[in-house]
Amino acid sequence: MILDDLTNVTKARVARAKEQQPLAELRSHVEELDLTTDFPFEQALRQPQLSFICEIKRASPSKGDIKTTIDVPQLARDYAAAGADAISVLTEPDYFKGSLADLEAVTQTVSLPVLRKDFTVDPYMIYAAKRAGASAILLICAILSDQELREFFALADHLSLSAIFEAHNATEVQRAIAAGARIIGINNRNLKNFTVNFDNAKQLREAVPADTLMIAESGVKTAADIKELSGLGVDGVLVGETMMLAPDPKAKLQELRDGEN
Ligand SMILES: O=C(O)c1ccccc1NCC(=O)[C@H](O)[C@H](O)COP(=O)(O)O
Repeated sequence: MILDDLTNVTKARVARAKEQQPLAELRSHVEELDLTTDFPFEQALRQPQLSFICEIKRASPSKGDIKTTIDVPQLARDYAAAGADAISVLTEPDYFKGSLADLEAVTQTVSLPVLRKDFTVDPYMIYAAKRAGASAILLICAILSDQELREFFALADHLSLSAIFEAHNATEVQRAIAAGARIIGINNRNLKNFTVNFDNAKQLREAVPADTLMIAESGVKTAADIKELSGLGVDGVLVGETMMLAPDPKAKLQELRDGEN
């Protein structure tokens, strides 16, 4: 399955990164940063209206190349001007053609909270996210043990990073809750066959406690999609390909927002 491949290539990449810069060295740089923030990513989700997390994603396993030649700082400015509440950056290089440099380009250009969207399999990646200026990381329940979920979340918290626990089914939602999740992302993309079905978010809505922030991920294309998802009472939506391919991000985001009303 694709998640196994992504996990394996990511572990190998982290091992190579540690040869270039050992964990102790990276950690000491990070510990010099101001680690007290007010979790701006969570704040962006805690507002009465639906929050939009616009994603920078050059390519993906399901779609292949989406838009590989992009001016990342300009796109970040476009998303900010369009009214995005947060930005997600795919940093995985092998399947998504992303990088930490993309993430840094965003955090250095706009003041919006930024999610490092990657296949977190090692604490090293959490330190690297913090050093690059991220406000949040992704913890995918399907690739992490219960102990890893708890340990990685504790580290993220220590570094003042929010964590999105990504779940695809009720068991994963329960595991996220047991690990203390404050944000749960329901991915509507089936990672075995890449089909997208909002029924996933619908069926799991009740399983997510009212005091836990919930994000619906993947497959958002139209105002009608937003109407359907906002009707579930989700706090935020993560929109990738649609925003990447929009000739006018501001007009597209407005069109989507209109679906909420
Ligand atoms: O997008 C994929 O093909 C994919 C495949 C395997 C694991 C993760 C994948 N995508 C990561 C994401 O979660 C999406 O980029 C994100 O939810 C936005 O999705 P979309 O709006 O459909 O681009």
